[in-house]
Amino acid sequence: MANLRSLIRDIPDYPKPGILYRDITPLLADADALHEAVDQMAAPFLDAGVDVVAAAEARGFIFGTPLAMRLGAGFVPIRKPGKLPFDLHSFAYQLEYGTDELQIHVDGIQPGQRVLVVDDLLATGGTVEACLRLLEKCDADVVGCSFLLHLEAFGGEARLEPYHVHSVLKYSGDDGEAELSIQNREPGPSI
Ligand SMILES: O=P(O)(O)OC[C@H]1O[C@H](OP(=O)(O)OP(=O)(O)O)[C@H](O)[C@@H]1O
Ligand SMILES: Nc1ncnc2[nH]cnc12
Repeated sequence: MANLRSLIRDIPDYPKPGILYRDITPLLADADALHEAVDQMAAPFLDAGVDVVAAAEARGFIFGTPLAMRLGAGFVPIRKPGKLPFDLHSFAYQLEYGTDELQIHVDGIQPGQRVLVVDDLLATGGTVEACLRLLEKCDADVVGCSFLLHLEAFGGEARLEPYHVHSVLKYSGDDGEAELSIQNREPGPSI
């Protein structure tokens, strides 16, 4: 079995000083590890009757679509403003400096459909909390949230209550590094 943790590369001070960036690209490039990651993200939800996987761009898309296929579900994209062409639900949320916004098509989810939210990483929880608020506007039946990485030091799981949160790899933050979420950055170039 692939050692997933060994394929997460730590990059100190990226994208700015003080941030410890958890780089998933070595794992993505390894065929066995990618397969294993998708299997482990899907495992608790195999019998959950998931109709649709929803995920936010960009890294959420990497795992959202293969998870949907693994679960026999459809895929619905959640995107930044200006990217979806039809009628929209929008949710603006606070970053440390400024705001961000996510959107979903109003007909992306039918009321009562069972939805799994997927992302590569949970830090402050701001991104997936925004996804959950959008799914609530669609009257979705959210079965849970699945992540590859959970940076526990940011307390993001509390923002996702009462939903079921599953993560494959947990980072406790006790490695002594001053870990910061890149969500807590000043607005700047997209990374
Ligand atoms: O729990 P949070 O504090 O919200 O942080 C996690 C989010 O941060 C990253 O996305 P980012 O906004 O950097 O965009 P990207 O997927 O386009 O790289 C990551 O892919 C998660 O979506
Ligand atoms: N420390 C971090 N590494 C990689 N992606 C992130 N998204 C939010 N915080 C992050």
